[in-house]
Amino acid sequence: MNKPIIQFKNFSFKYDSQADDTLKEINLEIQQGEKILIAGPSGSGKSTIVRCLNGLIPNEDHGEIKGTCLVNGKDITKASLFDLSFTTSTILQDSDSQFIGMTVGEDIAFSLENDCQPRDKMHEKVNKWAAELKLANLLTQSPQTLSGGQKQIVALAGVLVDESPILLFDEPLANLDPATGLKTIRLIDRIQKEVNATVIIIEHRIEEVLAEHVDRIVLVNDGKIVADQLPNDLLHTHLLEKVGVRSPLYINALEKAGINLKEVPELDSITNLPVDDTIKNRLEMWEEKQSKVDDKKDVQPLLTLENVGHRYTKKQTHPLHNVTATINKGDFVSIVGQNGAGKTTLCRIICGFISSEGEVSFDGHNLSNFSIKERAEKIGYVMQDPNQMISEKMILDEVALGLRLRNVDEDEIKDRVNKTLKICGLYPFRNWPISALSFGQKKRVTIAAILVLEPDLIILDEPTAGQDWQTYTEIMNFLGDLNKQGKTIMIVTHDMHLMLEYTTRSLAFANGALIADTTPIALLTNQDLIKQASLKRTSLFELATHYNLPDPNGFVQAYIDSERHGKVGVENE
Ligand SMILES: Nc1ncnc2c1ncn2[C@@H]1O[C@H](COP(=O)(O)OP(=O)(O)OP(=O)(O)O)[C@@H](O)[C@H]1O
Ligand SMILES: Nc1ncnc2c1ncn2[C@@H]1O[C@H](COP(=O)(O)OP(=O)(O)OP(=O)(O)O)[C@@H](O)[C@H]1O
Repeated sequence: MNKPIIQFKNFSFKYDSQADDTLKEINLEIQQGEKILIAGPSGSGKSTIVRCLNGLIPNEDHGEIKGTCLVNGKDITKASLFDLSFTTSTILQDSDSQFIGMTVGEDIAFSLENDCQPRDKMHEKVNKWAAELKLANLLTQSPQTLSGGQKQIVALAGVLVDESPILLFDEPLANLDPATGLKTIRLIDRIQKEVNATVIIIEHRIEEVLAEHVDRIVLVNDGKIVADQLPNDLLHTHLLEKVGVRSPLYINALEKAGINLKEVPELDSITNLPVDDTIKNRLEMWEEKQSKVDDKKDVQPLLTLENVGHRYTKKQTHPLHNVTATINKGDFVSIVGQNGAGKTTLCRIICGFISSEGEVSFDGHNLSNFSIKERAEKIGYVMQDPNQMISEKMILDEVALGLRLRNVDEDEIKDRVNKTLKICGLYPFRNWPISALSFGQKKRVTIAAILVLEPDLIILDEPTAGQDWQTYTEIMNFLGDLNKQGKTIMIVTHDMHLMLEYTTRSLAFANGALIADTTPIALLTNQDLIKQASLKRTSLFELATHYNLPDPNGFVQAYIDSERHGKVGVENE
């Protein structure tokens, strides 16, 4: 390590539209070549820190600054966005707002064009990164028509191509399928080492980021830095959970089995855990004690798909084809699979937003006879990108909109909206303008706006992407309660733990085809399906394998069952 490339000194920032400071007395030094993970609950100020480093604050987002922030020696209050563009490259959390080019290729080349690089060099670099990130066949497609995960990978290419000394990644994994997420973390690690870049990653998916070495974790809560520690040191505390950030699953499993974390010297990777019989025995004993959850229910069909498919353009090879499946009343289904496999396309078909081959029926009625409004009464859809759903300025009005359109009595609206806002953790913000919310908070507003209508079938496209653990748990428990009351729920997700813990059935997609319709645990025990659908086993499985437990899948199942029972395991101080 040589010299600090980033220095915050007694730094506070207040957005003009806010009454209080969003960042409070930040003191942080980052050395050139360091790799830092910034974690913290939703709305804690993580993206605001990143916006200071890339000059959006104070150049675009105006407000009051106290103290100093130096980026590569430049005071951010004196540097223009252009000045800082040579030092920092950012993947924004909301990759949609980042696209400038008409095609994916133009978009990736944008920063090079800005730096006036010669054309052949530009082509060479774009092609190199497109090949590396498997984007070559998307180069002529418009960025706006990409799937959520494809957009994120294009944004990643745009940052990597630039080769800036500081690389900022604001939730780079949020929309990536599990296998691509892991590859991305490896790629970021490789780039950092190759060019000695300073890398800052903001992520809720801490466990995935820790798959590669991280120098420090900076934990932010309520605008303050509450920890700045080596990952291993931080994982030995309970600080992550205290502020509402999920610690790695395998660590939770060790604790549930009554293992004192203080007696485990290295916790930041499963391979470093001591291979020791006491831990193995504890894990086995704990597994034996868990009782099974019985998911058997009466089966009554609700949504039937027969040979469903869609093609956006004539030239396109089928993004979705020949999907046949029946969703039953009371099902809690996860829709999983590789980026671009057609999951969102399926949701759009069910909601009637796009045409479909084959037939879709709901409760025995052909859905093509229903208007979009009629479908919306039965099927609620929460889109992946909150910005595509929001139409009101104020939070309360956005959540009340659907009820108002249905002429519900204002007193009842107030009750239902407030109840839903509480469940979604938005009640304290109810009178705020939506423009003053963080991305994660905006996403919750769109979930609230659908939940408040209580449709029979609720489809959520990655509802927990970018959410902190506390909100994630609240949202999922709420959906679980709705499901127990008989609502049918379908969730598109890349979160394998969510799939296992909350859903009882999984539809897996790869290359536009439905390749499996089975239980979550059966899906994750089939190596072929895992590979085809770009999935990943959870760290519980790796933990069980590391300790040579006789039935790793049984161990995963026991853990999931114990969480479903809501049992709290043995806790250590
Ligand atoms: N442009 C803005 N104007 C006013 N307030 C804002 C603006 N952007 C963010 N805020 C406020 O600052 C706080 C921190 O937001 P920030 O986006 O930094 O959070 P975050 O930790 O990145 O959250 P998340 O994990 O949900 O993305 C939020 O409470 C939000 O209301
Ligand atoms: N409007 C569109 N025009 C052309 N192609 C599109 C359009 N929307 C989606 N596609 C393409 O259809 C394919 C399936 O996209 P879809 O959004 O359904 O994938 P997905 O499984 O939801 O992916 P992700 O996990 O990344 O969100 C992708 O290759 C995508 O590029």
